[in-house]
Amino acid sequence: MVKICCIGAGYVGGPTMAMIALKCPSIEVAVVDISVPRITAWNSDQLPIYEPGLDDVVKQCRGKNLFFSTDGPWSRQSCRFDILGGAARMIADVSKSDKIVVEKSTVPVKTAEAIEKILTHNSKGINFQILSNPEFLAEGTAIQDLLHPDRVLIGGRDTPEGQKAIQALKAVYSNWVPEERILCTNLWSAELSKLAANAFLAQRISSVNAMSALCEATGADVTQVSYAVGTDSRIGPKFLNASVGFGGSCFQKDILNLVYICECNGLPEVAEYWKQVIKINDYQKSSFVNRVVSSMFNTVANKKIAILGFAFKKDLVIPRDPAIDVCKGLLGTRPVSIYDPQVTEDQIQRDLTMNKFDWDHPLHLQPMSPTTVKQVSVVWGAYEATTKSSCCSAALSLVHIVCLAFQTASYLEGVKWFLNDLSMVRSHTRLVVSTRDNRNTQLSSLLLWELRIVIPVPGNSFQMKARIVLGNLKMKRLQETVGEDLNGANKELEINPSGGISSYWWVNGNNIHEYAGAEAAVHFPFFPHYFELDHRVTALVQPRDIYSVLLDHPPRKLVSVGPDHQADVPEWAPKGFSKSSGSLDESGAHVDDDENGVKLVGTCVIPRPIWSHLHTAVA
Ligand SMILES: NC(=O)c1ccc[n+]([C@@H]2O[C@H](COP(=O)([O-])OP(=O)(O)OC[C@H]3O[C@@H](n4cnc5c(N)ncnc54)[C@H](O)[C@@H]3O)[C@@H](O)[C@H]2O)c1
Ligand SMILES: O=c1ccn([C@@H]2O[C@H](COP(=O)(O)OP(=O)(O)O[C@H]3O[C@H](CO)[C@@H](O)[C@H](O)[C@H]3O)[C@@H](O)[C@H]2O)c(=O)[nH]1
Repeated sequence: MVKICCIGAGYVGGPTMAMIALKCPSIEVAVVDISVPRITAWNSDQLPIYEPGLDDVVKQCRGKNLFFSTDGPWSRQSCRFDILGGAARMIADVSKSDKIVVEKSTVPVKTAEAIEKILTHNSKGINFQILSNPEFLAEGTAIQDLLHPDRVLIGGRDTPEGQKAIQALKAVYSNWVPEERILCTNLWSAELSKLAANAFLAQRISSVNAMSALCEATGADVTQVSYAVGTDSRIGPKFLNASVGFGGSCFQKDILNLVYICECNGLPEVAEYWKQVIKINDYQKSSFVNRVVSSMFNTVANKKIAILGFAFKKDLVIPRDPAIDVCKGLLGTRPVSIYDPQVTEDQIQRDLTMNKFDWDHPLHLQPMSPTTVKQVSVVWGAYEATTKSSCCSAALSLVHIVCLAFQTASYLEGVKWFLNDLSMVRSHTRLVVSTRDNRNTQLSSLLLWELRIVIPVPGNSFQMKARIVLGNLKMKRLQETVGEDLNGANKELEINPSGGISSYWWVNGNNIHEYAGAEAAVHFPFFPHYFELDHRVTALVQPRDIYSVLLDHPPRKLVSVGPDHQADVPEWAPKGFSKSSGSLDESGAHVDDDENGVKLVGTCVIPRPIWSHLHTAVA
């Protein structure tokens, strides 16, 4: 019987192994992890991650040919080693017969070579074949991506043993993936293809986001531009949605990885090219922060900001960028209330207090008790987020609602609920729509909501009835004034996709009209005479100041590179293993070898270029 053991029951390990178990009933699949809570959750009804369809797949196989466990040699030692090096050593320790070791994580190019080195140094005569089989699933669509992958990539050595190993893994996927979608390459092409795919996807987003800045400056509509561009069959329509910037656990780290590989291979121009994708992403996030502040007439006194939506994508409980960066940007200004129906308070506080990228570390490496960010209150309802403190504060207080992500169905429910109840709000309320991802078809058929706001300006009070249509990310407010100054007049305000109020015109009646398109933008400020320009924010933060620090101070996730940081894998054998005889003295066998383990910590797995060869070539 073929057996597969997967080390790491995370976002990739859990779903991919569950899919293999489902599609290959004759294969026994064990998923192991050092995290007891995570494994406990995998064995319970409350799985540690939420992915549509995952529950069903797990329930069908768990206990039959799919097992989750914490059993492993690591339970006798803390996880002090570099994770991949440690895992490789552990495999060498426990293996009693030939093994195929599959690298599924996204890794720097030539990591497989380093793993191979560790394994062969400690092989006890066992033959190990290393394959690279990067995963391309996206969070939120993991099961569909695993069921119908665009491609499965398998990289291996170009030797008879290497090719045999590739065929063995191919046979597993052939149970449900069409043959022509299984691509076989050499080891390094597979490793690099993963980084390249993510870099290309992120580059498209940065391109359209850069274009959105130009659209704003020129009066073009970025959704129309990206649609027009995407209809070119050579370009294609996917991943062309302008947003507040890409988030998630992979794009940024993988591009930084690519940048770092380029730099260490002496390709600074290429490195600079890919860095630009991240710089534009940072620019996009900080532009949004600036836009929020400037839409408050550059004054933040007596204002409270409510953030609706924190997760980076539909249905996810994971926040990560861009919400974290935007909140951090806004936190510098005012108290912030955050509401997200999916993300817990603990998670939000943890993410806001952690250093950038710490949230990508396994839970056991994250700070245990993050300090609460004092200005942030995490609340259980959109209504509470937007009204609580402002209602009892001064008349000129202003709730500024920042809708970070119109992406989750339940989140939209939250917004709808909030808008229905907004008739209670007695304060100046402004709504800034910031980002959307109109890949979500639900967005194109959004409901019409109505809200009524009473604006209590002495001698000039009036009610505003606003109707909001979110269809294809267009938003409208129909304003019906009943105050003496504006009596009988009806106005329609359009809030453009980037959050600013771009057009303003009079209409006859209360009907909602579909977005008429290219009317000249008047850039009329929203009720300017009702707001005092009390404390102007004179120096708005520049994009680079806030977010690009990571380019100057590489995040912890990066491994040092250069001649001084190369993998120096010490020769290692379990205590009791006699190198001269090549045999294992069972009585003394011991997997715990801290001294050599410590030597592996922080070492780099990317081999440096052989400069002497280069010099010779040049000469
Ligand atoms: N999340 C995604 O959507 C996605 C998609 C494709 C590829 N990837 C890549 O896959 C890799 C894993 O990502 P993930 O999202 O599954 O991460 P994750 O943090 O969800 O899971 C990693 C798991 O490994 C466990 N672990 C850590 N050290 C261990 C050790 N020494 N022994 C046993 N278990 C250990 C952790 O406890 C955790 O449960 C990354 O390289 C990532 O870039 C992720
Ligand atoms: O047109 C678009 C598409 C996406 N995004 C944003 O980009 C980020 C990432 O989205 P997505 O790629 O759907 O999610 P991830 O789960 O990060 O998946 C990416 O990263 C994974 C980890 O490497 C890969 O396996 C996947 O193939 C790759 O899509 C999110 O913040 C989206 O809002 C946009 O701003 N505009």
